[in-house]
Order: sequence, then structure tokens, then C-alpha cells
Amino acid sequence: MAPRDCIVVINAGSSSIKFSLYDGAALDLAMRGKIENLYAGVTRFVAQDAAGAVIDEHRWPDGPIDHATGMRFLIDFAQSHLDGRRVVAVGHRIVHGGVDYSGPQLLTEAVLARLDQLVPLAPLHLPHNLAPVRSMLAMAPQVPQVGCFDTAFHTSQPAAAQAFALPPRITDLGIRRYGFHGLSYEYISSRLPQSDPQLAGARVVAAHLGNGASMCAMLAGRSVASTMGFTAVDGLPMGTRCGALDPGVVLYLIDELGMDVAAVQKLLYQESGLLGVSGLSSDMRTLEQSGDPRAKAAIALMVYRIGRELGSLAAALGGLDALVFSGGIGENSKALRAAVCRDAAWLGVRLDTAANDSRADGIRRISTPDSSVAVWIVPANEELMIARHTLDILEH
Ligand SMILES: Nc1ncnc2c1ncn2[C@@H]1O[C@H](COP(=O)(O)OP(=O)(O)O)[C@@H](O)[C@H]1O
Ligand SMILES: CC(=O)OP(=O)(O)O
Ligand SMILES: [Mg+2]
Repeated sequence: MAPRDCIVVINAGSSSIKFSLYDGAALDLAMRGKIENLYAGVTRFVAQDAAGAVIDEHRWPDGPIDHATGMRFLIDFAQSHLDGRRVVAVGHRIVHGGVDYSGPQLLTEAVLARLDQLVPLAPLHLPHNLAPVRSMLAMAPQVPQVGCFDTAFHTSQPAAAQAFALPPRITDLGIRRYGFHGLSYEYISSRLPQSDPQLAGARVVAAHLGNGASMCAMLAGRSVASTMGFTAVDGLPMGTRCGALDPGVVLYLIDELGMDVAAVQKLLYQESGLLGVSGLSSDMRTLEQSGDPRAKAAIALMVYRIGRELGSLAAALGGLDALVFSGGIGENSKALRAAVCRDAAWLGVRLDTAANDSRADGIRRISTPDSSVAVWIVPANEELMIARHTLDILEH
């Protein structure tokens, strides 16, 4: 890579699109931006330089926008801020890789066609992950587009963690647990031992709590279990997704309530979770500011489920050395972290209240020195992981 060469990274989540621009083979961050509150609330855009100074901001006061409008805005923004750089590759977060893709992949029309088949497994994400790849392939066919999969990090899980108790004729179709947010967990597993080398071989549970939310058990930096399964609707309650559900409920909705598949999908993916329980909002900030008992109930349910999953994941690890919070809620909600840590006292978790309440940012420890479980905040950085994988693909 020449000094003016750069890699662009696009991370399209369910409620946000993040982009970053990295200079040269050292992957020095040049600029990052985020459009948040797609589909709900006031959509806003903010871009920052490497030092975190805001270089541009924008709001859409006439109502929330969708992924396609957001992407067009971002492409225009990035193109007008390249400042003489040459884009040598674009790295994309692709939420589902299915059975075919367990590592970063150069995206061609043939690969995209296979990924199209996985859309039913990630309806809130995959269409928005794939559309920008196609528009960039059309705009600049000479620029490699690299896909980095959320599922890839979890392929290290033991067979029992990946299995549903279903007959082989079903399992053989690829109907098994995959796990998601893998790029976030992979970043955490690479970043945590830099701050505390003792954690390199440790039993760690990380909670990526954003609009989508999951938890992952990692042993010596490798995924051994996670709360998300075949799809990103499993596990914890999320902004609008229900999380773990007795499959009998789905049968009942269809058979007894006469709901069709589209209605069930909408209910479980878009009308449940924090939004569904509170009846108010999918946004944790709104719920925390609300005095409505339904908002409190929604948060309490999320805290309760995190605690239950923490026990389960600690069991998969045979104990617990560290607990990590990440994602928009995990990084910013001190109340949620305090509630989760209070419920995890039985595991030896002791929160340092002052550290938890501090306005510091960046990676930091928030447990007391005598806590037998180290509690950390690690700001999510899926983009850096994508940039590293993209550079690897370019160089090999
Ligand atoms: N200061 C804050 N306090 C509490 N929750 C916050 C705060 N900032 C962001 N959040 C929550 O983080 C969630 C979005 O997380 P994020 O990781 O940005 O989303 P995505 O999964 O789309 O990438 C929202 O529920 C939002 O309310
Ligand atoms: C997998 C997933 O839920 O992603 P997000 O948090 O971006 O919605
Ligand atoms: Mg996210």
C-alpha cells in the first residue's frame, strides 16, 4: 500500500451505518462517521477525525431515513472527503456467512448470489449489507470489495455449542447455531490482553449490547458459546427483537392466532424487545429517561436475561475471570452495567461504582481490585477488525 492508499470500511447494523477510513498498511484511522437512528426517532449523522474532533454533522428533521438513503449520503460524504487518497479496497461487515463462509472473502457477483440465499436468516441486516457492495461494484469495478462475516469468529465453538437437538436431516441443511457480532468479539479478544496480559488465557464473557445484543463466552480468545443462534433474533431481548423464545410460541401464533409468516417475522424482529415490552421506544436512552413503569419493566427484563445468560455462559467456560461490556448500551449505560453486576455478585463480581460512573472513555476496568471477576468496558470496534481482514485479503 502506498502512503495515500486507504481502505474504506462499512458496517451496516440494524439501526445504524458506520464507516471508517484507514490510511496505509499501518491502518491509521483518518476519519470515522456514523448514521444512527435509522427507521426510528431522529436520524443523525456525525463524522469525526482521527482525534475525535467533529468534522461534520447532519440531521434529518422530517422523519427517520432507511439504509439506502443513509448509504447514498455516506458515499457522497466519503467521496468529497477523500482529500486525494486512493481507495484500494472496501471492507464490509456481512452479518451472516452461513455454512459456506467462515473467513473474510473477496466479494464477487457469484458470492453475492450465494449470500442472497441467506437473507431469510438475517432479514434486518443482509439486504443492507449486500446492497452497498453491489452499488460499489457497479460504481468502481476495479476496487476489491471484501466481506467480513459476523458468524466467522464462532466457527471455533465445540460441536455441542453449535448443535440444536434436531435430527441430522435438518442439521445437515445448515440449521444450527452460528452466533453473531463475531467481529466485535474478535476485536475484544485481541484488545483485552493488550490492557491486561493476564487475560490472554482467561475465561471471558463479553456482552455486545447495541440495538442488536448478544453475549459470547471466550476461552483464551476463542469463541466457545454465544447467545445468538441460527439467526440474530435468538438470545437476549434487543431493541426490537424478542430474543430467546419457546418455539411453541411460534407454532401457537401461526396455528391458533392465524398469523402468517410475514406477521410473525415482523412481531419477533421489529415489534418486540425493548420497544415491544415498553410500548414506547427501542432506544435505551429514551427508556432510561422515562418515568413510565413499562420502560422500567423493559429494562429490568433485559437485565434479568443478561444475568441468566451470564450464568449459562460461565457454565460453558467452567468459571469466569472477566466480564466485558461493549456496544452502544454496554459502553454508555452505567445503570444497566450496575444492575447486571449487582445480579452477578454470586459469581464474585464487585463493581467499582466510581469507575463505573466516570465519564472516561476508551477501554477501562470498572471492577474493584478485590473483585474475583475483572469487569471491563471495551468500546466496540468492528471497523478496525474489518480493516485488518481486508488488508490481509489484499496482501495474500
Ligand atoms: N448514553 C447512552 N445511554 C444509554 N444508552 C445509550 C447511550 N448511547 C447509546 N445508547 C444506546 O445504544 C443503542 C444503540 O447501540 P449501537 O451499538 O450504536 O447500535 P447498532 O447495534 O445499531 O450498532 C441504543 O439502544 C441507544 O439508546
Ligand atoms: C447481528 C446484529 O444483531 O447486529 P446489530 O447489533 O448491528 O443489529
Ligand atoms: Mg451493532
